[in-house]
Amino acid sequence: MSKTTSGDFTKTAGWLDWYTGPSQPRFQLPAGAVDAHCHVFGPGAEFPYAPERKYTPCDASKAELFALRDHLGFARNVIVQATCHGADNRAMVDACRASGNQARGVATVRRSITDAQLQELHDAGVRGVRFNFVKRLVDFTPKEELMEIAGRIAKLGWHVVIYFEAVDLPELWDFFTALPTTVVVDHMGRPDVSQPVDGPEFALFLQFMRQHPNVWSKVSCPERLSVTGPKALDGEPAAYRDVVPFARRVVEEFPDRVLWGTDWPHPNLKDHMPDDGLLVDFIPHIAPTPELQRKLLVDNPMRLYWPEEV
Ligand SMILES: O=C(O)c1cc(C(=O)O)oc(=O)c1
Repeated sequence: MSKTTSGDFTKTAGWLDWYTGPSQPRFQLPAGAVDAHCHVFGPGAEFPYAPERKYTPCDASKAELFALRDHLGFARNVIVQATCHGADNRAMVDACRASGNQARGVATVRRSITDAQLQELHDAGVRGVRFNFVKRLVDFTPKEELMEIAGRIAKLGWHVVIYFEAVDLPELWDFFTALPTTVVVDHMGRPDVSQPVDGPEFALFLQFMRQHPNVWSKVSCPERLSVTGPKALDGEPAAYRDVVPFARRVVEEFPDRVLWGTDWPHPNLKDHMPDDGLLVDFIPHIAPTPELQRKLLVDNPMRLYWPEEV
């Protein structure tokens, strides 16, 4: 049955709902594993979607996120502000507050935010801001405004999460490398995985990480990056094989600067919705040893989001 969008909202035409009844992963996550990239959507009746949004999703509540966390075997979440909520962080903040210190947040803020409001976000568990350069998701924000925000949040010990397409990295390079904080790249900077892993496009991304020790990467979203699959559906134990060489290269070269997340509820997928249990089974293909798995899923996210517990 199709999922709903509550309140005065209608889902974007062709919207794919998140997968109901995900399988039990075969891969057992290490104790204390963090799902370091996921979202909540609304519910729209309680937390309305932003007027400037580029899509209207089905609702995906905090209760549903926490149920998925428990089912898959994660201990904690990092909830990233989704663009359909603009700079209205209430749904994400509400989820962080309700988590009992088991969730941290990454917010979207405008330069008009006050220091008191930043402190309020911090108290709720927010530890980063997201700068989005994917044109189908957001309108352009001037770089000087973003740099001003980065300077302010640096003082709180927060980091900047950046989302961009691989083809745009050359143009954004100078801005990214001038950021004064830890910088976390969403989804490996969206490589075109039909190109060779040793090709010039991915080489530039690896060089970006190599030259800048403050840059981290989420090795997430194979379901979004894959061209040839196979899909994480119908019990497939080795899904998205075309993405594996890219993610594995990043994990093996930068084991202390990688994060992994489900990306649930997977906004804007066009082809299929993955079974999140099978998505977890992708992890040992890109982080083949227990040590790499522990760094990716526990040590790294804990150092970035719960440093007081490390
Ligand atoms: O590629 C996307 O469509 C996408 C969108 C969002 C968002 O709308 O925030 O977040 C993601 O991580 C990925």
